[in-house]
Amino acid sequence: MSNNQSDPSSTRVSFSPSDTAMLEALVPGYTFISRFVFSYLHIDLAAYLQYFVALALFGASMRYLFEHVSDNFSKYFISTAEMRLDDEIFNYFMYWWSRQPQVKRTHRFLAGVRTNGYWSDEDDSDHERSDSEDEWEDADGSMSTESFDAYWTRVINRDKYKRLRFTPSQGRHYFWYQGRLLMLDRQYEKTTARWVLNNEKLYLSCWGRDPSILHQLLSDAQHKFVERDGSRTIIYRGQRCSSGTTFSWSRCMSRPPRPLDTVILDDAQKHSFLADIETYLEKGTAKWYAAHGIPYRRGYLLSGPPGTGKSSLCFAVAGKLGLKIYLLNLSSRALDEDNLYSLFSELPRRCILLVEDVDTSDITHTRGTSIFPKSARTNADAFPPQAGNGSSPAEVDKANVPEKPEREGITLSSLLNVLDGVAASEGRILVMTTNHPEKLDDALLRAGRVDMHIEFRRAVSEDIEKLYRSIYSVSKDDRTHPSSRRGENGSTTTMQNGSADHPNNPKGVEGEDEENTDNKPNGLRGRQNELRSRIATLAKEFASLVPSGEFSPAEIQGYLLKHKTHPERAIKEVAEWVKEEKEKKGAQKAADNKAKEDADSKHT
Ligand SMILES: Nc1ncnc2c1ncn2[C@@H]1O[C@H](COP(=O)(O)OP(=O)(O)OP(=O)(O)O)[C@@H](O)[C@H]1O
Repeated sequence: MSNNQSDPSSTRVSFSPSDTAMLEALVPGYTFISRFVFSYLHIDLAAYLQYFVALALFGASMRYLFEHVSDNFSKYFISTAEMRLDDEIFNYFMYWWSRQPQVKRTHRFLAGVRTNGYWSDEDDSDHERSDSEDEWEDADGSMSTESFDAYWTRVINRDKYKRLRFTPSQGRHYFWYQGRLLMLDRQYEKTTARWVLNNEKLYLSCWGRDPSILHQLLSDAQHKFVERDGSRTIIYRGQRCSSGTTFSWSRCMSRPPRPLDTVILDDAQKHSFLADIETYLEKGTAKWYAAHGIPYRRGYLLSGPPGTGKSSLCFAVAGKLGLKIYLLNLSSRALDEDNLYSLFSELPRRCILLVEDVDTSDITHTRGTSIFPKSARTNADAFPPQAGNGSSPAEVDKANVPEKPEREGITLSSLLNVLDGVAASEGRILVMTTNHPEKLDDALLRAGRVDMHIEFRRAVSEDIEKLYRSIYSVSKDDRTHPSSRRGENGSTTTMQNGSADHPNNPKGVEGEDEENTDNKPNGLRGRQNELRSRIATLAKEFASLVPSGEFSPAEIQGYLLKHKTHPERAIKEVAEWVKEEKEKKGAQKAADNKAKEDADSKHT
């Protein structure tokens, strides 16, 4: 740069072309701006260049200094907890936050109808709201006399308005907790992955190097969140993390526990399944396994036609024992061996890992003769021991396993390793369900991976009777059963279009005190017994009309639900239903056979 003028304000400073090019590179548009300023304001920017440079340098060094000082200050004088979106603690905190009074006062917030934009966890408070408002009781505990129309208008109007949720907006928020000033910083990270909606983090900070107040707050948030769940069964799903590359368990829903006696199955099978799990979870069992050098794991296979109660049993047992369910979909193409390992390693010590319809993942298919002959085994608890050829079962299994994956995703080899390999996780309960046990590879089913097999059946007469009773019986606590409401004049009423043929109306005693009526011949208990015996008689009649072993419990339940307030009509119309269903099944079978024949003839 050359400056041949002594008075910068009066004369133009000239630059060599290389100087101008350099300035243009540093400050794009410099030439244009300087010409513009010179022609309109008669100020030559070049004359002030040294001041601008000095100012820029000063600004940059001040910024650097500030960042350096603030980094060090944060490092030494501020404690911070980081929470990631794909960790459950994020949910704990957001739930806690949404219940704090400061939320109402904050002027920068994210408004939405979900607690956050990523999880699909249902909003339990909406469930609570809907459960309490859907009650068929009035506030004083008496049966509601509200008509269906009035009830439905109220519910529909309420459901139009999703509950508004307010969470802290991006950036910093200051709030008080137990007399201490804390700071929350919500940050979004940019991601290019299509499947990641947002990748956010929360930073919770307090002054000082002692983070105990943060621990306390987070533990408080966890307690509140867990208390809200009560006895509900929590279900997690293995899915891609917010980072988009790894998998982790995300809470996807919670459900009220299903009573075990609502699952209709051979009692011996049901109780041996439950007893086996209880023994496995018993105090001292883990030590016993360790002392005997046996990996502490247990696996179950539930097999049977669709709709026979496999998932229901698993769900009911989880509810009874308060276990969480972890759902794994083996068919996911994005799931690779590393992800599978990390999912298994993240499993808590006591939980049910549920792999539904394990036969639908082609990696589990048999590569040779299956241990299941064409007709599936019946109620076998244990599986045949492996051939004693001197090789360990694992070695025998691996010998047959193809090394190269033929598809994206996991291979059978990696699945076998996570289930039962050296690095496999301990303490979990594996439950696999299938409609086709004969399709599964023997290696997957050997003892150690599957320790008990329960075969579900289509409903036999005894099951059909139980299903009928379970639909029409009203338990002592079941005050919400729509069929048990009583009209204003004391007559039995049903849902809006129902008839009065429901025999089960133990609550037809509005105004009567249960205590006082119990001992009277016509008291509540007397009438309940009478109704129960009537239902039992009808159940027998119903069971005699439905062919044993032909329909799944789900099919029968579906039919009964169509007549849920008309037990007698269910009996009257069942013969017609059976006929129609048989015809439908016959037509379906004929179509399947034809499709198979066509496919065979194309091959040959
Ligand atoms: N044994 C049973 N006892 C009580 N209810 C049953 C039974 N079997 C099926 N149901 C009812 O049928 C529906 C489907 O049951 P479920 O999902 O447990 O069947 P599944 O055997 O797991 O079916 P799939 O093989 O198709 O997954 C549920 O509503 C459940 O209540």
